[in-house]
Amino acid sequence: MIEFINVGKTYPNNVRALDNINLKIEKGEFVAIIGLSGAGKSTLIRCINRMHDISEGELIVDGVKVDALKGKEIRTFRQRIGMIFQSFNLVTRISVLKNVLVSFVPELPFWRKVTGIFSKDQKIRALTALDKVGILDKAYVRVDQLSGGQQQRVALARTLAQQPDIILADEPIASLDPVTARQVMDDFTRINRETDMSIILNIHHVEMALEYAERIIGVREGRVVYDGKAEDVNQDVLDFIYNGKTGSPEPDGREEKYYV
Ligand SMILES: Nc1ncnc2c1ncn2[C@@H]1O[C@H](COP(=O)(O)OP(=O)(O)OP(=O)(O)O)[C@@H](O)[C@H]1O
Repeated sequence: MIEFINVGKTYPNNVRALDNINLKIEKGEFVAIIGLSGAGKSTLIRCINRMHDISEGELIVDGVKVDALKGKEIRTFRQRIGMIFQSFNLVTRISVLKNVLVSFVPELPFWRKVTGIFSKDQKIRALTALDKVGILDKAYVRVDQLSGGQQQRVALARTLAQQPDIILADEPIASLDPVTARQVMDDFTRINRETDMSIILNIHHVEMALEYAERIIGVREGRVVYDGKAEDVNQDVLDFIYNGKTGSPEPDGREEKYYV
């Protein structure tokens, strides 16, 4: 379980990116974080694997107090959390298979990763992960010969091979066309169902978020302003997340509705 307790984050330039976040995300959940650009979605996701430090509060992942980890503990902890980026973060001039194998040796220097000798078991795990995302036939192709969608699937396979408990995805479909984006979202859904890994992604495509995720967390100005089932998100909720107001005021004249 991931638990945020009164978490705040202020960047060194004094931007208050997260303010008093309280959240619990259970194992196996599929959660989409939505909100305007600059709302704090990326910061929220990146605090979970300590890419960013929180400024106050507590962040606990499967019993580990993330904000208290130091040095090597952080690297060991990160092995349990897969991260997918909009820009794929692959080494494009080596093969698909090597990119996936790299997930087994995150601490080696780059040259050792590229020339590294891997065990049969590691190769089988990497090939199995490629099969899971439907690109086993590309295993020996150089990454720079693949389309954007295929590259994102390599990134997903690399994360899967790592066998994490949680997958964080920061705008995973932002640079993909609608058809490919859907294939990648289908991959996330299948992985979530088959493996019980938690999937937490932040996403600008609201309709995709509502279609694929079970739970929606709406963030505005660093605060969680909606937290509920995707099927309960209507236009009022979206207006509230994105504009801070709803189209239909409460009967007592209040403009704002509170969803959390
Ligand atoms: N490294 C940083 N240093 C200083 N300020 C930052 C940093 N990263 C983000 N911010 C600021 O923190 C706030 C939240 O940013 P964040 O990237 O988390 O938002 P977001 O909702 O993910 O936006 P987008 O959808 O555009 O990616 C913004 O005001 C942003 O300018």
